[in-house]
Amino acid sequence: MTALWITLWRVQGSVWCMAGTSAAVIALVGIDGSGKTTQAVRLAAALCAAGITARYGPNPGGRRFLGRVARRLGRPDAIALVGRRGLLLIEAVLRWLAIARSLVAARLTGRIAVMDRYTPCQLVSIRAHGGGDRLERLVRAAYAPFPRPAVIIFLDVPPGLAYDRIEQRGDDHEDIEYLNVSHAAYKDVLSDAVHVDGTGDPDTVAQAVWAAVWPGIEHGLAVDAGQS
Ligand SMILES: Cc1cn([C@H]2C[C@H](O)[C@@H](COP(=O)(O)OP(=O)(O)O)O2)c(=O)[nH]c1=O
Repeated sequence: MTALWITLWRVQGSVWCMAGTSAAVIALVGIDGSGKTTQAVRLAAALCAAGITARYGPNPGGRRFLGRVARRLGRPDAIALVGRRGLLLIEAVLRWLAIARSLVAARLTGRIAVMDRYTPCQLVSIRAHGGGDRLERLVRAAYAPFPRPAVIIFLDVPPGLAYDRIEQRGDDHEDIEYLNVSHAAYKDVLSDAVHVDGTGDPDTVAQAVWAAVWPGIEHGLAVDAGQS
């Protein structure tokens, strides 16, 4: 237990160190099935191909994993195991650790962090699952040290299309009502995101993501080279 607290304290220290820096973070957010993972992996690869070292960071909240654990323990789902608020709290902690790990790893290797989900995703999850204002305030405070991304891309996909994609993916399931509420919550939570239409084929969407990201990267490179 002591070792766990020491580890958390060290990670927290590293994240606080990054908060005041211009750590290059690009975040892709959106409802499940919007294409975040597909596009974040592609973006990291495209940046590397352009000679910009980038690191893909998956930032899951562990909901699927906890669902599997619950079923192994004979419960229908994770909520039946730990309760709705308990699950939101566990998810918030797991995602905090995942984001911190991705940021620290990118920082240590001098890479741009391409984040598959970021802090807004946890706020949306709390709203969509009815976690309440107190939990939202707690999560906002706990996630505040994370650096503001250079670009946040909101992959905008109608909930019905996202639902069909999730069903085709076949490794999980989401209710259409949950996707509808999440979609509305993202629009409410995000103030400075670049909205990218995620309904096209993956190549078209990847081009739109690149067009949204590249000007900021070019500007950052020029600043680093002292040309602006
Ligand atoms: C990006 C994209 C994904 N997909 C498929 C791939 C996946 O099986 C599924 C969901 O994509 P995925 O990238 O897993 O979405 P998220 O990380 O947001 O949950 O949809 C399409 O059919 N078309 C697309 O344009």
